[in-house]
Amino acid sequence: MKQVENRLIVALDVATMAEVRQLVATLGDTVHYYKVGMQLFYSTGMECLAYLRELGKDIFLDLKMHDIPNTVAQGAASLTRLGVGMINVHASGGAAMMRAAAAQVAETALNLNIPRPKLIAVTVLTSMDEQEWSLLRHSTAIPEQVVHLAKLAKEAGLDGVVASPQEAPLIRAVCGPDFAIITPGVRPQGAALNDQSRVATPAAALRAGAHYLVVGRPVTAAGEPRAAALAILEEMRQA
Ligand SMILES: O=C(O)c1cc(=O)[nH]c(=O)n1[C@@H]1O[C@H](COP(=O)(O)O)[C@@H](O)[C@H]1O
Repeated sequence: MKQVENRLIVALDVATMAEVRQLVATLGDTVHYYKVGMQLFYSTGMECLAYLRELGKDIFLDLKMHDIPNTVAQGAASLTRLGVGMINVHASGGAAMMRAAAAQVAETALNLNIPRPKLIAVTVLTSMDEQEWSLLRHSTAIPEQVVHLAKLAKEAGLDGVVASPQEAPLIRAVCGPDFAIITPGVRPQGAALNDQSRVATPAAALRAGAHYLVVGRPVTAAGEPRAAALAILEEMRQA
């Protein structure tokens, strides 16, 4: 199992390179793995990837693709060419879409002779609670749907899923020890929930079987981001 430092992914949900530079400099060697999502990538594009790569940081490019199979597969091929460590799609885009994406990622990496990025499926967003879920008129409860989507993702050849820590034990039981479970919705005791619903503490997320913890605002919006990250890492170590 990897060291805890390699299992904490900090979400760089900011809009400018100035904010990125300041946060990454403040966090220094404490954080090895960063998530670049829509807010940052749509505003800074390749510049933020180049910056993080130059510093030797691992990158999860979180663009949550969701479209017809060919469009997502070609999008995934384009993201593979960027040389990041992890990319993702929405599992609700369907099994055919996920299979097409997995095939394109593998083929593109092979042709370019570069490492294949981990291809991950988002199951049910961690912001979703039962009330909001019921408005979508699914006939299954959230945990069952998460496990179902995780099974579909595994069968389609994906490397893992994004889910809440609350569903991690169920996914682990069904998908086995090698299927990656990435959990946002991580909140240290007493931290603001913001828009997250299905949450757990860093220690609980690890004990539940998460491989990677995605943490944004509890670190990036903290008065002292480095101290906040160190406290989370210490809690992970204890767990
Ligand atoms: O795919 C994701 O990373 C993701 C999936 C999910 O279900 N929930 C979720 O919060 N995320 C991302 O994880 C990060 C969580 O950030 P904080 O709520 O600030 O810790 C954000 O960048 C979200 O976009």
